[in-house]
Amino acid sequence: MKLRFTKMQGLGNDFVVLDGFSQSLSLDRQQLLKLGDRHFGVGCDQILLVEQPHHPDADFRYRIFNGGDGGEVEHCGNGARCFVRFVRERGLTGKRSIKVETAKGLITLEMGENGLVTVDMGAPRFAPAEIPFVADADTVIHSLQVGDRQVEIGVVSMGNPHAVQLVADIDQAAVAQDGPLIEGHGRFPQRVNAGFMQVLNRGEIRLRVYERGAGETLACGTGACAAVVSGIRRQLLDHSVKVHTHGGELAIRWQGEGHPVWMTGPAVTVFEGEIEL
Ligand SMILES: N[C@@H](CCC[C@H](N)C(=O)O)C(=O)O
Repeated sequence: MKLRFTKMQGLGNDFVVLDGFSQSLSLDRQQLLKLGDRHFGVGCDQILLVEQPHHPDADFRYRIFNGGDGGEVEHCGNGARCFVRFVRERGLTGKRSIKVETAKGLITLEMGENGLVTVDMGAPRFAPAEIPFVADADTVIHSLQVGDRQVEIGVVSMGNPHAVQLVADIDQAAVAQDGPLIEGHGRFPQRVNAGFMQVLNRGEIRLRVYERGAGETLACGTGACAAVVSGIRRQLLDHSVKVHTHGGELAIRWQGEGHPVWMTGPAVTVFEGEIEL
């Protein structure tokens, strides 16, 4: 079976995007893993499927799979921006404001005027059951045993689960060692994306994320939203924050509890191709 794909990236978080309007997309896990494989396939952090919606109010259905393990996930921030650019560049819609059906419900994606893409990422959730996270109480900070240490984390659902910890120096953070321990920690029954945040000042952070099902990526959009929200809840950050990642910068805005998180950043088409699966 031959499949046409578009390779895209948002801050170096890279995607294989598949158009389900012009070809059939019934892929099994082996085929997803091959698409994600950097040696034997195309290679990407996530695979994005653009399909006909089931929901009457949606313009598209958008499904996301992690490239490392082929697991389907609920949300992807950098992917959402690439999705918007993809459907507009292919002429699948002329709308600037696009309603998209995801595994966690409807979201609205908006194309900005300056080439950047702004996305309403939805309202974050914190109740342990909604992450899901095993905890005795619904507090802003939880203590988590990681190896032989206790680490203080904030837990946030952006549709997908995040655990955010503060670090003094992002370049020295134990991302490769602690990332997998946190990702697969028994208190996160659906595993978790592990964020490491250095606060530079009230309007700027540096961030690295060890992603569930993908390992450390150059940037994680939902991770940036979760980190900013967690920093605001800890009263360390203002409502508008610049997030520096290894792949570049994102602008994140959040007005507080009950409000959506807005994310602005780039989305770039790299190349198109065809693969035999
Ligand atoms: N890179 C993404 C997040 C992708 C999903 C994540 N690995 C998960 O399993 O939840 C982003 O930009 O948000």
